Amino acid sequence: MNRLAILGASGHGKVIADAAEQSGWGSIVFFDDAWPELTSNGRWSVVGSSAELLANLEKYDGVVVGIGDNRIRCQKLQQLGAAGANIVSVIHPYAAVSPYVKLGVGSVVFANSVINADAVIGLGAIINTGSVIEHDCLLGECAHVSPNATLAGGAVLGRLVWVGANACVKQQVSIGDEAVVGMGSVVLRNVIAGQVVVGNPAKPL
Ligand SMILES: CC(=O)SCCNC(=O)CCNC(=O)[C@H](O)C(C)(C)COP(=O)(O)OP(=O)(O)OC[C@H]1O[C@@H](n2cnc3c(N)ncnc32)[C@H](O)[C@@H]1OP(=O)(O)O
Repeated sequence: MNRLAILGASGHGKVIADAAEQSGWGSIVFFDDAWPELTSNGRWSVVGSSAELLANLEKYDGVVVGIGDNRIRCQKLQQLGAAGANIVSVIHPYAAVSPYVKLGVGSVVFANSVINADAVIGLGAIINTGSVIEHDCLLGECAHVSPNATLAGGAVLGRLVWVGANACVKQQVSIGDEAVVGMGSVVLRNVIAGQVVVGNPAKPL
């Protein structure tokens, strides 16, 4: 039976577990530093802390990080990669991912999302439920595109960018590293690194 370990027993982790189960992983367990007090995440068991995972990597065919915070997810992926973990991506069977997409390892792609041809997704990205990543988009490492957000063709997200639920980014627009786009925003112009923008049209908060 193929065995998947998920670091981070969060709600986000639960959605990864569900997608992983539906895409064929046979055994799925969580690791979280709240163990041993925390013993389950939904229907899945929490079996150890991050230290236990690092000490037992050879027992798992794949490892993925279920932490929504972009910066922490990135740090954990780097730590696991350096320790020799086989970091995998999880793609829900109802996601539509073009074969002409480059998907970075450790990314998760949830139900009803679409990633179109020639998009390039950095490692550890979250392509959340129902989001649309149009053709030729470029996403830096550990970016998060929240539920139902849309990136029009050729949009560029830097590393650690968070695009909130139901936001839209115009074609060819660039969003700098670590910037945040608030829920429901309509981004028409480039956003500089670290900036938080909200509204329609999106303006700095
Ligand atoms: C599966 C999942 O759940 S994935 C997660 C999905 N979640 C999201 O997409 C959430 C994205 N986060 C947001 O949109 C947040 O509101 C942020 C990051 C933009 C701002 O958060 P905070 O810094 O905590 O802002 P805060 O709530 O204090 O609001 C500050 C002001 O901005 C306004 N504001 C906050 N978010 C938005 C928004 N999305 N659009 C318009 N205005 C907004 C508030 O009304 C408030 O205005 P006021 O000062 O006039 O009262």
